[in-house]
Amino acid sequence: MENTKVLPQFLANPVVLQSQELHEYILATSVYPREPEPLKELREATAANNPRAFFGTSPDAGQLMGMLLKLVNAKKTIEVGVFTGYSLLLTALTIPDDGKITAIDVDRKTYETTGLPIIKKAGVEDKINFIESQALPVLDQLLEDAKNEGSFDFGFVDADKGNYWNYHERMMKLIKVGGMVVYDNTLWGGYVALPEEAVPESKRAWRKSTMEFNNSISADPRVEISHASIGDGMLICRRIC
Ligand SMILES: C[S@@+](CC[C@H](N)C(=O)[O-])C[C@H]1O[C@@H](n2cnc3c(N)ncnc32)[C@H](O)[C@@H]1O
Ligand SMILES: O=c1cc(-c2ccc(O)cc2)oc2c(O)c(O)ccc12
Repeated sequence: MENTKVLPQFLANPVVLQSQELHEYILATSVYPREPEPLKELREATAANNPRAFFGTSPDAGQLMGMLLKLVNAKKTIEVGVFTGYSLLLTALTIPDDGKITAIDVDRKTYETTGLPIIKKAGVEDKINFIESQALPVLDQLLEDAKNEGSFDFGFVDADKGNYWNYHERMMKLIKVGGMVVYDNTLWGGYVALPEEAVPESKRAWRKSTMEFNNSISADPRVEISHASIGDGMLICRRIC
C-alpha cells in the first residue's frame, strides 16, 4: 500500500488514535461499561454545562490512571489542573478511605458548580484538599516543609502545558522513589509530530513546549517512562532515584 500522508482525523479532537471510530469502539467496549456511576454523571454534567468539556480527562485515559493508582497503592496524591473534577473524582474513588488528594487549580468555581455536588454525593469529599491558586507557588510552599519531600505516592499534571517542566522539577522532590507522575496532553492532538507550518498559530506555543518537555523527560535519568498514546497522550513517569 502506498505510504500516503493524509491529514489525520485526530486534529479535530484530542484523540491520537488512527480513527475516531476506533476510539469510540474502545470507549463502548472497554471503558463506558466499567466507568463508575459518579464519574459518568460528572462527565455528562460537564458535557451539558461547560463549552470546554473537552478539557476533561478522556475516560479511557482515566481508566488507565485508575489502574496506575492501584498498582502503586496510592494513598497520598497531588493533582495540578482540576477543571470540573473528572480526574479528581476518579482518584478519590480509587484511593483508600484514609487517602488524601492535594488538588490545585486557579479556578474553584468550575469545580464547585459541576464537580463538587457529585463528589459530595459519592461521599469522597473528605479525601480532597482543594487549593485555589496558581500551582507553582503551592508546590514550592509544600517543599518548604521537609516532611512533604518524597511523601506523595502519585501525581497527575493536567494544566498549563508551558509549565510542565517546572512542575516536573517539583514533582521529582515531592513524589517518593517508586511513585508515579502522569502528564496529560503530551501528544497535543498529534501536533507534536507535524511540521510547525501545518499547525494552527494558536497551537504552536504549546506544541513547542510539549515537544521540549517530552525531550527533557526522555533524557531524565530520575524516571522510567512510558509514553502512552491514549486520550491526548499520557506520559507516565516512575521515579527511580
Ligand atoms: C485541562 S483542565 C484539567 C482537566 C481535569 N484534569 C479533568 O479531568 O477534568 C486544565 C485546568 O488547569 C487549570 N490551570 C491552568 N493553569 C493553571 C496554573 N498555572 N495553576 C493551576 N491551575 C491551572 C485550569 O484552570 C483548568 O481547570
Ligand atoms: O485545548 C486544550 C486546552 C487546555 C488548557 C488550556 C488552558 C490552560 O490554562 C490549561 C489547559 O487543556 C486541554 C486539555 O487538557 C485537553 O485534554 C484537551 C484540550 C485542551
